[in-house]
Amino acid sequence: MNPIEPLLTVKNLNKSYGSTQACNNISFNLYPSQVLGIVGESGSGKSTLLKAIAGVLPVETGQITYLNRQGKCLDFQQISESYRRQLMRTEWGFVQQNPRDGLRMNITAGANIGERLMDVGVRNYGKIRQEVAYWLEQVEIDSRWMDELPITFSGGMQQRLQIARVLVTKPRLILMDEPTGGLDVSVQARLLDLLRSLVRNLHLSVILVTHDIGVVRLLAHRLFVMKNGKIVECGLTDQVLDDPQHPYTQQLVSATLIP
Ligand SMILES: Nc1ncnc2c1ncn2[C@@H]1O[C@H](COP(=O)(O)OP(=O)(O)OP(=O)(O)O)[C@@H](O)[C@H]1O
Repeated sequence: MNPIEPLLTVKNLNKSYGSTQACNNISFNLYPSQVLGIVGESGSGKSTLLKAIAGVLPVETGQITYLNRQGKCLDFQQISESYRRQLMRTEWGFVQQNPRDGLRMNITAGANIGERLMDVGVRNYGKIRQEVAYWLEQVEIDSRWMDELPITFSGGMQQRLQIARVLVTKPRLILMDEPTGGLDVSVQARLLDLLRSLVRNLHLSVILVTHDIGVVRLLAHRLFVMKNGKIVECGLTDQVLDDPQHPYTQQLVSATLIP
């Protein structure tokens, strides 16, 4: 039997801004259906790492390889920009912290989801409406909102709409940057429950960046702790959080225990 191959491999990734080394020699594998949480204080390099993986930021050195739907291993430094963009529309998804960055606010909720389907070649209007209604239902938005502008939605609804927009093309890998940041605590809890069931039911592979230990405890199978651009601790989420070895992780965990 062949061992399971990683979906994504990051090797010795480095990224600096001037003299600030935001990502310092980062290496890891992400396996299919796995949720990898990345935690760390503000400025530890989490968002830079996510953007570098997504190809939004150029990296200085290092290698990112991805096993595509056809089972081909792609070196991200070698693929064309247009193919990278195509992958981002089809096999990958990016859920931004601020849903306004991930949505188009001047077109309807239905069009926000539908245009992603059109991007991948779906042309039948009836089929698009049907898919839009399905994905709105998946993220607990009543389909009567389909023809409304997202600007009229609450923050929690906008975030759920962004998630529906990402999921409609059935991506295999989702990058999430603080998906529950900026939301009220009760809205956060509902969104987390929703994300947890979507991740399980759709067997998604996810890289989840957050500063919130509660979020990773609920969603992530594995956890990295970042400090000053480096991974200082990694392991199974419960193991890392229940028995932190690095003083920085101990500090992060104990800070969340203070009521
Ligand atoms: N565009 C930029 N230009 C210069 N320095 C930057 C830029 N973006 C990030 N940095 C610096 O790189 C380091 C890592 O920042 P990054 O945003 O990746 O951290 P983070 O852990 O995601 O923080 P946050 O949780 O606040 O988003 C920080 O020292 C930050 O000041």
